[in-house]
Amino acid sequence: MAGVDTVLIFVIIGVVILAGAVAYGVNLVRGRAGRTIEREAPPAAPGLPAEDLDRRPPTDSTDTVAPPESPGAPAPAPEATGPEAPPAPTAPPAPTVERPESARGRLQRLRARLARSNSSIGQGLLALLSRGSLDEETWEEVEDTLIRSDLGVEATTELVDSLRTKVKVDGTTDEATVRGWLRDDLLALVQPDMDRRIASSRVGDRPAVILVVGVNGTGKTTTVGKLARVLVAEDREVILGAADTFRAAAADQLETWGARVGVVTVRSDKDGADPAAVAFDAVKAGIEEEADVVIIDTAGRLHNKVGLMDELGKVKRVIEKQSEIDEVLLVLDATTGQNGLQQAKVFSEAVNVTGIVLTKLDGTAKGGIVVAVQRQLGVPVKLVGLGEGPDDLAPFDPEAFVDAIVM
Ligand SMILES: Nc1nc2c(ncn2[C@@H]2O[C@H](COP(=O)(O)OP(=O)(O)OP(=O)(O)O)[C@@H](O)[C@H]2O)c(=O)[nH]1
Repeated sequence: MAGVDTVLIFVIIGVVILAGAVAYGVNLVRGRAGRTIEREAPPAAPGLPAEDLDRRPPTDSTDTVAPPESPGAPAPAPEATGPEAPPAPTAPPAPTVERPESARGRLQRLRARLARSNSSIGQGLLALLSRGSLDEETWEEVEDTLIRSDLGVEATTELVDSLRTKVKVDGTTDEATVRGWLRDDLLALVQPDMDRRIASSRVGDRPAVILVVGVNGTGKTTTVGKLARVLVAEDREVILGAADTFRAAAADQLETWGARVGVVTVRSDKDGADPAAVAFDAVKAGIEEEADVVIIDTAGRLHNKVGLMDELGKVKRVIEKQSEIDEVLLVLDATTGQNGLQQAKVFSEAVNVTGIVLTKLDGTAKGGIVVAVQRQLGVPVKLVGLGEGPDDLAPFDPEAFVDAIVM
Protein backbone atom coordinates (compact mmCIF):
# COMPACT_ATOMS: atom_id res chain seq x y z
CA MET A 1 0.00 0.00 0.00
CA ALA A 2 2.86 2.21 1.00
CA GLY A 3 4.46 1.49 -2.40
CA VAL A 4 1.27 2.60 -4.25
CA ASP A 5 1.12 5.87 -2.21
CA THR A 6 4.73 6.65 -3.04
CA VAL A 7 4.05 6.11 -6.76
CA LEU A 8 0.96 8.40 -6.55
CA ILE A 9 2.99 11.16 -4.88
CA PHE A 10 5.65 10.93 -7.62
CA VAL A 11 2.93 11.11 -10.32
CA ILE A 12 1.39 14.28 -8.73
CA ILE A 13 4.82 15.97 -8.43
CA GLY A 14 5.52 15.11 -12.09
CA VAL A 15 2.23 16.64 -13.26
CA VAL A 16 2.87 19.88 -11.29
CA ILE A 17 6.39 20.24 -12.75
CA LEU A 18 5.07 19.64 -16.28
CA ALA A 19 2.30 22.29 -15.91
CA GLY A 20 4.85 24.84 -14.63
CA ALA A 21 7.12 24.22 -17.58
CA VAL A 22 4.27 24.70 -20.09
CA ALA A 23 3.18 28.00 -18.45
CA TYR A 24 6.78 29.34 -18.50
CA GLY A 25 7.10 28.48 -22.18
CA VAL A 26 3.90 30.38 -23.10
CA ASN A 27 5.02 33.51 -21.18
CA LEU A 28 8.39 33.43 -22.90
CA VAL A 29 6.68 33.51 -26.31
CA ARG A 30 4.35 36.38 -25.27
CA GLY A 31 7.26 38.39 -23.90
CA ARG A 32 9.19 38.12 -27.15
CA ALA A 33 6.22 39.14 -29.22
CA GLY A 34 5.66 42.20 -26.98
CA ARG A 35 9.29 43.35 -27.33
CA THR A 36 9.13 43.02 -31.11
CA ILE A 37 6.11 45.33 -31.26
CA GLU A 38 7.75 47.86 -28.95
CA ARG A 39 10.85 48.05 -31.14
CA GLU A 40 8.69 48.57 -34.20
CA ALA A 41 6.67 51.38 -32.63
CA PRO A 42 7.65 54.85 -34.00
CA PRO A 43 9.63 57.19 -31.74
CA ALA A 44 7.75 60.06 -30.11
CA ALA A 45 8.42 63.58 -31.42
CA PRO A 46 11.07 65.36 -29.34
CA GLY A 47 9.64 66.96 -26.25
CA LEU A 48 6.23 65.34 -26.64
CA PRO A 49 4.93 62.37 -24.68
CA ALA A 50 4.05 59.51 -27.03
CA GLU A 51 0.52 59.15 -25.65
CA ASP A 52 -0.36 62.71 -26.70
CA LEU A 53 0.49 62.07 -30.33
CA ASP A 54 -2.67 60.24 -30.95
CA ARG A 55 -3.55 61.28 -34.50
CA ARG A 56 -0.41 62.10 -36.46
CA PRO A 57 -1.30 62.62 -40.16
CA PRO A 58 0.41 60.29 -42.65
CA THR A 59 2.62 63.08 -44.07
CA ASP A 60 4.23 63.77 -40.70
CA SER A 61 4.63 60.14 -39.75
CA THR A 62 8.06 58.78 -38.96
CA ASP A 63 6.58 55.32 -38.79
CA THR A 64 8.47 52.56 -40.58
CA VAL A 65 5.18 51.12 -41.85
CA ALA A 66 4.32 52.70 -45.22
CA PRO A 67 1.05 54.72 -45.02
CA PRO A 68 -1.82 53.70 -47.30
CA GLU A 69 -1.89 55.53 -50.65
CA SER A 70 -5.11 57.33 -49.86
CA PRO A 71 -6.95 57.82 -46.58
CA GLY A 72 -9.73 55.50 -47.65
CA ALA A 73 -7.54 52.90 -49.37
CA PRO A 74 -7.54 49.40 -47.91
CA ALA A 75 -4.37 48.21 -46.16
CA PRO A 76 -2.04 46.20 -48.46
CA ALA A 77 -2.43 42.42 -48.24
CA PRO A 78 0.25 40.77 -46.07
CA GLU A 79 3.07 39.09 -48.00
CA ALA A 80 2.67 35.38 -48.56
CA THR A 81 4.59 33.40 -45.98
CA GLY A 82 5.40 29.74 -45.85
CA PRO A 83 2.98 27.41 -44.13
CA GLU A 84 5.31 27.20 -41.12
CA ALA A 85 5.95 30.96 -40.78
CA PRO A 86 4.29 32.51 -37.68
CA PRO A 87 1.73 35.27 -38.35
CA ALA A 88 3.39 38.72 -38.58
CA PRO A 89 2.79 40.80 -35.44
CA THR A 90 0.39 43.71 -36.03
CA ALA A 91 1.90 47.09 -35.11
CA PRO A 92 -0.35 49.43 -33.10
CA PRO A 93 -1.92 52.29 -35.15
CA ALA A 94 0.56 55.12 -35.79
CA PRO A 95 0.07 58.05 -33.37
CA THR A 96 -1.00 61.26 -35.11
CA VAL A 97 -1.42 64.95 -34.48
CA GLU A 98 -4.48 66.86 -35.62
CA ARG A 99 -4.60 68.88 -38.80
CA PRO A 100 -6.29 72.15 -37.81
CA GLU A 101 -8.84 73.86 -40.03
CA SER A 102 -7.51 76.58 -42.35
CA ALA A 103 -8.29 80.21 -41.55
CA ARG A 104 -10.39 80.56 -44.71
CA GLY A 105 -12.58 77.59 -43.82
CA ARG A 106 -13.19 79.00 -40.37
CA LEU A 107 -14.58 82.32 -41.52
CA GLN A 108 -17.19 80.63 -43.64
CA ARG A 109 -18.22 78.41 -40.76
CA LEU A 110 -18.20 81.08 -38.04
CA ARG A 111 -19.95 83.84 -39.99
CA ALA A 112 -23.33 82.36 -39.08
CA ARG A 113 -22.36 82.27 -35.40
CA LEU A 114 -21.46 85.94 -35.44
CA ALA A 115 -24.76 86.74 -37.15
CA ARG A 116 -26.76 84.78 -34.57
CA SER A 117 -25.54 86.92 -31.70
CA ASN A 118 -25.26 90.31 -33.42
CA SER A 119 -28.06 90.50 -35.95
CA SER A 120 -30.50 91.54 -33.21
CA ILE A 121 -28.76 94.94 -33.11
CA GLY A 122 -29.06 95.34 -36.87
CA GLN A 123 -32.65 94.18 -36.98
CA GLY A 124 -33.60 96.54 -34.16
CA LEU A 125 -31.95 99.45 -35.93
CA LEU A 126 -33.50 98.67 -39.30
CA ALA A 127 -36.97 98.37 -37.76
CA LEU A 128 -36.56 101.83 -36.22
CA LEU A 129 -34.98 103.51 -39.24
CA SER A 130 -37.52 102.26 -41.75
CA ARG A 131 -40.55 103.31 -39.73
CA GLY A 132 -41.49 106.12 -42.09
CA SER A 133 -41.39 109.31 -40.09
CA LEU A 134 -38.33 109.58 -37.88
CA ASP A 135 -39.08 111.80 -34.89
CA GLU A 136 -36.73 112.72 -32.02
CA GLU A 137 -37.98 109.83 -29.92
CA THR A 138 -37.07 107.33 -32.66
CA TRP A 139 -33.56 108.77 -33.02
CA GLU A 140 -33.11 108.43 -29.27
CA GLU A 141 -34.11 104.78 -29.53
CA VAL A 142 -31.55 104.33 -32.31
CA GLU A 143 -28.92 105.85 -30.03
CA ASP A 144 -29.91 103.61 -27.11
CA THR A 145 -29.66 100.51 -29.28
CA LEU A 146 -26.17 101.46 -30.40
CA ILE A 147 -25.01 102.29 -26.87
CA ARG A 148 -26.36 98.93 -25.63
CA SER A 149 -24.16 97.21 -28.22
CA ASP A 150 -21.11 98.81 -26.51
CA LEU A 151 -20.29 100.98 -29.51
CA GLY A 152 -19.42 103.87 -27.21
CA VAL A 153 -20.90 107.37 -27.00
CA GLU A 154 -18.55 109.02 -29.46
CA ALA A 155 -19.02 106.49 -32.27
CA THR A 156 -22.78 106.38 -31.63
CA THR A 157 -23.07 110.14 -32.00
CA GLU A 158 -21.09 110.06 -35.23
CA LEU A 159 -23.19 107.28 -36.67
CA VAL A 160 -26.53 108.86 -35.73
CA ASP A 161 -25.45 112.25 -37.10
CA SER A 162 -24.43 110.66 -40.38
CA LEU A 163 -27.71 108.73 -40.70
CA ARG A 164 -29.81 111.79 -39.82
CA THR A 165 -28.10 113.80 -42.53
CA LYS A 166 -28.66 111.08 -45.13
CA VAL A 167 -32.35 110.66 -44.23
CA LYS A 168 -32.81 114.44 -44.39
CA VAL A 169 -31.05 114.89 -47.74
CA ASP A 170 -32.48 111.82 -49.42
CA GLY A 171 -35.92 112.00 -47.84
CA THR A 172 -36.38 108.23 -47.83
CA THR A 173 -36.65 105.57 -45.16
CA ASP A 174 -36.85 102.69 -47.58
CA GLU A 175 -35.45 99.64 -45.77
CA ALA A 176 -32.95 98.56 -48.44
CA THR A 177 -31.56 102.09 -48.74
CA VAL A 178 -31.28 102.52 -44.98
CA ARG A 179 -29.59 99.11 -44.70
CA GLY A 180 -26.99 100.23 -47.24
CA TRP A 181 -26.27 103.44 -45.30
CA LEU A 182 -26.04 101.58 -42.02
CA ARG A 183 -23.64 99.06 -43.53
CA ASP A 184 -21.38 101.76 -45.00
CA ASP A 185 -21.32 103.83 -41.80
CA LEU A 186 -20.66 100.85 -39.55
CA LEU A 187 -17.89 99.63 -41.83
CA ALA A 188 -16.25 103.06 -41.73
CA LEU A 189 -16.35 102.93 -37.92
CA VAL A 190 -14.68 99.49 -37.88
CA GLN A 191 -11.78 100.99 -39.90
CA PRO A 192 -11.33 98.32 -42.59
CA ASP A 193 -7.96 99.74 -43.64
CA MET A 194 -6.18 98.82 -40.42
CA ASP A 195 -3.39 96.26 -40.81
CA ARG A 196 -4.68 93.09 -39.16
CA ARG A 197 -1.87 90.72 -40.12
CA ILE A 198 -0.17 88.83 -37.31
CA ALA A 199 3.62 88.80 -37.10
CA SER A 200 4.23 85.09 -37.53
CA SER A 201 7.10 84.72 -40.02
CA ARG A 202 10.82 84.57 -39.27
CA VAL A 203 12.57 87.89 -39.03
CA GLY A 204 16.08 87.47 -40.42
CA ASP A 205 17.62 84.53 -38.58
CA ARG A 206 15.21 84.43 -35.67
CA PRO A 207 11.57 83.49 -35.13
CA ALA A 208 8.81 86.07 -34.74
CA VAL A 209 7.92 86.54 -31.08
CA ILE A 210 4.31 87.03 -29.99
CA LEU A 211 3.52 87.94 -26.40
CA VAL A 212 -0.08 87.29 -25.33
CA VAL A 213 -1.39 89.32 -22.40
CA GLY A 214 -4.75 89.73 -20.71
CA VAL A 215 -6.66 89.16 -17.50
CA ASN A 216 -7.16 85.57 -16.34
CA GLY A 217 -10.47 84.18 -17.45
CA THR A 218 -10.70 86.21 -20.64
CA GLY A 219 -9.70 83.12 -22.63
CA LYS A 220 -5.99 83.91 -22.90
CA THR A 221 -4.51 80.42 -22.60
CA THR A 222 -7.25 79.04 -24.84
CA THR A 223 -6.46 81.75 -27.37
CA VAL A 224 -2.75 80.89 -27.38
CA GLY A 225 -3.67 77.25 -28.06
CA LYS A 226 -6.12 78.22 -30.80
CA LEU A 227 -3.64 80.64 -32.37
CA ALA A 228 -1.04 77.88 -32.51
CA ARG A 229 -3.57 75.87 -34.51
CA VAL A 230 -4.23 78.79 -36.90
CA LEU A 231 -0.49 79.07 -37.54
CA VAL A 232 0.09 75.31 -37.84
CA ALA A 233 -2.67 75.29 -40.47
CA GLU A 234 -0.53 77.83 -42.33
CA ASP A 235 2.47 75.48 -42.08
CA ARG A 236 4.33 77.58 -39.51
CA GLU A 237 6.73 75.94 -37.09
CA VAL A 238 5.42 77.08 -33.71
CA ILE A 239 6.87 76.94 -30.17
CA LEU A 240 4.75 77.82 -27.14
CA GLY A 241 6.03 79.37 -23.91
CA ALA A 242 3.96 78.75 -20.76
CA ALA A 243 4.92 81.89 -18.85
CA ASP A 244 1.62 81.94 -16.97
CA THR A 245 3.26 80.32 -13.98
CA PHE A 246 0.72 81.80 -11.56
CA ARG A 247 -2.13 79.38 -12.25
CA ALA A 248 -0.83 75.86 -11.71
CA ALA A 249 -2.89 74.20 -14.46
CA ALA A 250 -2.19 76.82 -17.15
CA ALA A 251 1.06 75.15 -18.35
CA ASP A 252 -0.61 71.73 -18.51
CA GLN A 253 -3.52 73.26 -20.40
CA LEU A 254 -1.18 74.89 -22.90
CA GLU A 255 0.93 71.77 -23.30
CA THR A 256 -2.17 69.77 -24.14
CA TRP A 257 -3.22 72.34 -26.77
CA GLY A 258 0.25 72.22 -28.31
CA ALA A 259 0.61 68.44 -28.26
CA ARG A 260 -2.63 68.06 -30.21
CA VAL A 261 -1.02 69.76 -33.18
CA GLY A 262 2.56 68.56 -32.61
CA VAL A 263 3.77 71.85 -31.12
CA VAL A 264 6.33 71.83 -28.28
CA THR A 265 5.58 73.84 -25.13
CA VAL A 266 8.46 75.25 -23.10
CA ARG A 267 7.45 75.29 -19.44
CA SER A 268 8.68 75.03 -15.88
CA ASP A 269 7.64 72.15 -13.68
CA LYS A 270 7.71 74.38 -10.61
CA ASP A 271 4.53 76.26 -9.66
CA GLY A 272 5.19 79.97 -9.34
CA ALA A 273 8.45 79.80 -11.36
CA ASP A 274 9.81 83.04 -12.77
CA PRO A 275 7.68 83.81 -15.87
CA ALA A 276 10.51 85.83 -17.42
CA ALA A 277 12.82 82.78 -17.24
CA VAL A 278 10.24 80.61 -18.99
CA ALA A 279 9.74 83.27 -21.68
CA PHE A 280 13.52 83.47 -22.14
CA ASP A 281 13.81 79.68 -22.52
CA ALA A 282 10.94 79.61 -25.03
CA VAL A 283 12.57 82.22 -27.25
CA LYS A 284 15.93 80.43 -26.92
CA ALA A 285 14.29 77.16 -28.00
CA GLY A 286 12.63 78.98 -30.91
CA ILE A 287 16.00 80.32 -32.09
CA GLU A 288 17.74 76.96 -31.69
CA GLU A 289 14.96 74.98 -33.38
CA GLU A 290 14.72 77.58 -36.16
CA ALA A 291 10.99 77.94 -35.52
CA ASP A 292 8.90 80.48 -37.43
CA VAL A 293 7.15 81.85 -34.40
CA VAL A 294 7.22 81.68 -30.60
CA ILE A 295 3.96 82.45 -28.77
CA ILE A 296 4.23 83.25 -25.08
CA ASP A 297 1.28 83.01 -22.67
CA THR A 298 1.54 85.25 -19.60
CA ALA A 299 -0.31 85.63 -16.30
CA GLY A 300 -2.53 88.67 -16.05
CA ARG A 301 -3.30 89.35 -12.45
CA LEU A 302 -4.84 92.78 -12.22
CA HIS A 303 -4.82 93.03 -8.43
CA ASN A 304 -2.57 95.98 -8.71
CA LYS A 305 -1.35 97.90 -11.67
CA VAL A 306 2.21 98.35 -10.42
CA GLY A 307 2.64 94.59 -9.92
CA LEU A 308 1.32 93.89 -13.41
CA MET A 309 3.59 96.47 -14.98
CA ASP A 310 6.58 95.11 -13.07
CA GLU A 311 5.88 91.53 -14.12
CA LEU A 312 5.16 92.22 -17.78
CA GLY A 313 8.00 94.74 -17.92
CA LYS A 314 10.44 92.10 -16.67
CA VAL A 315 9.16 89.45 -19.11
CA LYS A 316 9.59 91.96 -21.92
CA ARG A 317 13.09 93.02 -20.90
CA VAL A 318 14.29 89.44 -20.51
CA ILE A 319 12.89 88.39 -23.92
CA GLU A 320 14.56 91.40 -25.50
CA LYS A 321 17.99 90.09 -24.44
CA GLN A 322 17.61 87.64 -27.33
CA SER A 323 14.99 89.03 -29.66
CA GLU A 324 12.63 91.88 -30.34
CA ILE A 325 8.96 91.30 -29.53
CA ASP A 326 7.11 91.51 -32.83
CA GLU A 327 3.55 91.34 -31.60
CA VAL A 328 1.78 91.93 -28.30
CA LEU A 329 -1.77 90.59 -28.43
CA LEU A 330 -4.20 91.73 -25.75
CA VAL A 331 -7.01 89.26 -25.08
CA LEU A 332 -10.32 90.83 -24.01
CA ASP A 333 -13.60 89.14 -23.18
CA ALA A 334 -16.26 90.82 -25.38
CA THR A 335 -18.97 90.20 -22.80
CA THR A 336 -17.35 92.40 -20.16
CA GLY A 337 -18.11 95.76 -21.81
CA GLN A 338 -16.69 98.79 -20.03
CA ASN A 339 -14.65 96.55 -17.75
CA GLY A 340 -12.83 95.22 -20.81
CA LEU A 341 -12.07 98.75 -21.95
CA GLN A 342 -10.63 99.55 -18.55
CA GLN A 343 -8.40 96.44 -18.74
CA ALA A 344 -7.28 97.50 -22.21
CA LYS A 345 -6.19 100.85 -20.82
CA VAL A 346 -4.15 99.32 -17.99
CA PHE A 347 -2.40 96.76 -20.22
CA SER A 348 -1.60 99.28 -22.90
CA GLU A 349 0.21 101.35 -20.27
CA ALA A 350 2.30 98.32 -19.27
CA VAL A 351 3.19 97.01 -22.75
CA ASN A 352 3.01 98.21 -26.32
CA VAL A 353 -0.14 96.40 -27.47
CA THR A 354 -0.12 95.80 -31.24
CA GLY A 355 -3.35 93.85 -31.67
CA ILE A 356 -6.52 92.82 -29.86
CA VAL A 357 -8.16 89.42 -29.62
CA LEU A 358 -11.83 89.67 -28.71
CA THR A 359 -13.06 86.40 -27.24
CA LYS A 360 -16.59 85.16 -26.57
CA LEU A 361 -18.14 87.26 -29.36
CA ASP A 362 -20.39 84.26 -29.96
CA GLY A 363 -22.17 84.77 -26.68
CA THR A 364 -22.97 88.47 -26.85
CA ALA A 365 -24.86 91.07 -28.86
CA LYS A 366 -22.25 93.62 -27.78
CA GLY A 367 -20.22 93.58 -30.96
CA GLY A 368 -19.89 97.37 -30.79
CA ILE A 369 -16.95 96.78 -28.44
CA VAL A 370 -14.83 96.19 -31.57
CA VAL A 371 -15.19 99.85 -32.51
CA ALA A 372 -14.85 101.13 -28.95
CA VAL A 373 -11.64 99.26 -28.17
CA GLN A 374 -9.98 100.06 -31.51
CA ARG A 375 -10.69 103.74 -30.93
CA GLN A 376 -9.45 103.69 -27.38
CA LEU A 377 -6.15 101.94 -28.10
CA GLY A 378 -5.65 102.90 -31.74
CA VAL A 379 -4.75 99.26 -32.54
CA PRO A 380 -6.79 96.79 -34.60
CA VAL A 381 -8.84 93.83 -33.50
CA LYS A 382 -6.91 91.04 -35.23
CA LEU A 383 -8.67 87.89 -34.07
CA VAL A 384 -12.08 87.02 -32.73
CA GLY A 385 -13.10 84.07 -30.56
CA LEU A 386 -16.45 82.64 -31.60
CA GLY A 387 -16.81 79.53 -29.48
CA GLU A 388 -15.12 77.00 -27.28
CA GLY A 389 -14.13 74.61 -30.07
CA PRO A 390 -10.41 74.29 -30.93
CA ASP A 391 -10.84 76.00 -34.30
CA ASP A 392 -13.30 78.67 -33.17
CA LEU A 393 -10.78 81.51 -33.44
CA ALA A 394 -10.84 83.47 -36.70
CA PRO A 395 -9.00 86.42 -38.22
CA PHE A 396 -11.20 89.50 -37.83
CA ASP A 397 -12.83 90.45 -41.12
CA PRO A 398 -14.53 93.89 -40.94
CA GLU A 399 -16.89 93.25 -43.87
CA ALA A 400 -18.05 89.87 -42.59
CA PHE A 401 -18.52 91.40 -39.15
CA VAL A 402 -20.69 94.29 -40.39
CA ASP A 403 -22.65 92.04 -42.75
CA ALA A 404 -23.48 89.79 -39.82
CA ILE A 405 -24.96 92.81 -38.01
CA VAL A 406 -27.04 94.30 -40.83
CA MET A 407 -28.09 91.12 -42.60
N1 LIG B 1 -17.94 80.88 -25.79
C1 LIG B 1 -16.63 81.10 -25.82
N2 LIG B 1 -15.85 80.70 -24.79
C2 LIG B 1 -14.52 80.95 -24.84
C3 LIG B 1 -13.93 81.62 -25.93
N3 LIG B 1 -12.60 81.74 -25.68
C4 LIG B 1 -12.37 81.14 -24.49
N4 LIG B 1 -13.52 80.67 -23.98
C5 LIG B 1 -13.71 79.97 -22.70
O1 LIG B 1 -13.33 80.82 -21.63
C6 LIG B 1 -12.88 80.04 -20.52
C7 LIG B 1 -11.59 80.63 -19.96
O2 LIG B 1 -10.55 80.37 -20.88
P1 LIG B 1 -9.00 80.29 -20.43
O3 LIG B 1 -8.23 80.22 -21.69
O4 LIG B 1 -8.78 79.25 -19.43
O5 LIG B 1 -8.83 81.69 -19.74
P2 LIG B 1 -7.46 82.42 -19.37
O6 LIG B 1 -7.67 83.84 -19.61
O7 LIG B 1 -6.31 81.81 -20.03
O8 LIG B 1 -7.33 82.15 -17.86
P3 LIG B 1 -5.96 81.79 -17.15
O9 LIG B 1 -5.42 80.55 -17.80
O10 LIG B 1 -6.39 81.58 -15.76
O11 LIG B 1 -5.06 82.94 -17.36
C8 LIG B 1 -12.75 78.62 -21.05
O12 LIG B 1 -13.89 77.88 -20.62
C9 LIG B 1 -12.79 78.79 -22.55
O13 LIG B 1 -13.29 77.66 -23.22
C10 LIG B 1 -14.79 82.07 -27.01
O14 LIG B 1 -14.39 82.69 -27.98
N5 LIG B 1 -16.13 81.77 -26.89
